[in-house]
Amino acid sequence: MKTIVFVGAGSMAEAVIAGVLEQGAVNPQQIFVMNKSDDERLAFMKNKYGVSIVCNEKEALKRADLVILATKPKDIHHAMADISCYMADTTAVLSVIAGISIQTIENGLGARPIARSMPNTSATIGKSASGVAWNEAVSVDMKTLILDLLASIGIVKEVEEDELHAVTALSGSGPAYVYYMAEALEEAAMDKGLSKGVARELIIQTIEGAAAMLKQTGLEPAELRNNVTSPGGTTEAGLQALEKGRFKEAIKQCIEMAEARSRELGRLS
Ligand SMILES: NC(=O)C1=CN([C@@H]2O[C@H](COP(=O)(O)OP(=O)(O)OC[C@H]3O[C@@H](n4cnc5c(N)ncnc54)[C@H](O)[C@@H]3O)[C@@H](O)[C@H]2O)C=CC1
Ligand SMILES: O=C(O)[C@@H]1CCC=N1
Repeated sequence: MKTIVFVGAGSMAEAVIAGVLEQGAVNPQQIFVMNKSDDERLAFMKNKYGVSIVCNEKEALKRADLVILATKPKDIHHAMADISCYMADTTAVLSVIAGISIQTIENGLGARPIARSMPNTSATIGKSASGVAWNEAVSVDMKTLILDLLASIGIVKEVEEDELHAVTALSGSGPAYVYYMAEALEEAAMDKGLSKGVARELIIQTIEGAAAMLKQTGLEPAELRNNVTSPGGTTEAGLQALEKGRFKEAIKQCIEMAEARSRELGRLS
């Protein structure tokens, strides 16, 4: 039975823990969590998920098969300095931290098997869209374990390490863009007199239905859009407003900025 230690017990660690436990990929006895100083947070994780709190860092890290790094990028150097002396040379590392390179982790924790991934918060319900890259030290068995772990919280794509910046911009941050659109749709619907509850349900189903159409029909997004758009109809009128607001340009700029920020986080750390 593999032992997994989470370094960082924030929202992303929780999303991954909730997802892997929900899917039965690992059991709570395999999971240990530690953070910087927030004992209340660790107690919450213990009570909610049945995972163990790391009381003795030395013991927990020495026995770990996999250490999952889940701090903010700015905290990773301190975290690595705290844990590196306790980790066995063979212990593998999986990072979920935006921007931080495998090389930076090697510098902090020594040459060892290292995977760098980018999940998203939909991991909580087994619907993450994750990317992952590795160094050459990751064994076939460890790759299988990590891929199984990531697959248990959603879909996972193996990519080149450099592409993880784009993955971060697209699907790491992506849920926030969709929630932002949902906020805007809801506000607009309420301006038009719909109740919040009715608007919310219609929006959720519309997003879910459109996503399922993309998945199940395999048609291009533009074709599906055209199928909705009757000449001279309502959709055309609505889309004209989006074009006038330079919607596509705004989305492209959004990905551009997020990708650039991911690279910057790597440089700043
Ligand atoms: N929130 C999201 O949607 C996603 C976040 N990520 C990445 O996950 C990472 C964590 O993000 P969140 O969970 O949102 O942050 P958070 O702030 O909720 O959690 C960070 C955790 O790290 C702990 N920590 C800080 N310094 C530490 C140290 N020296 N030793 C041990 N623990 C330490 C904190 O106590 C806290 O529990 C970030 O690097 C982010 O880039 C990745 C994908 C999606
Ligand atoms: O905003 C962030 O930096 C993190 C990485 C991807 C999603 N949240």
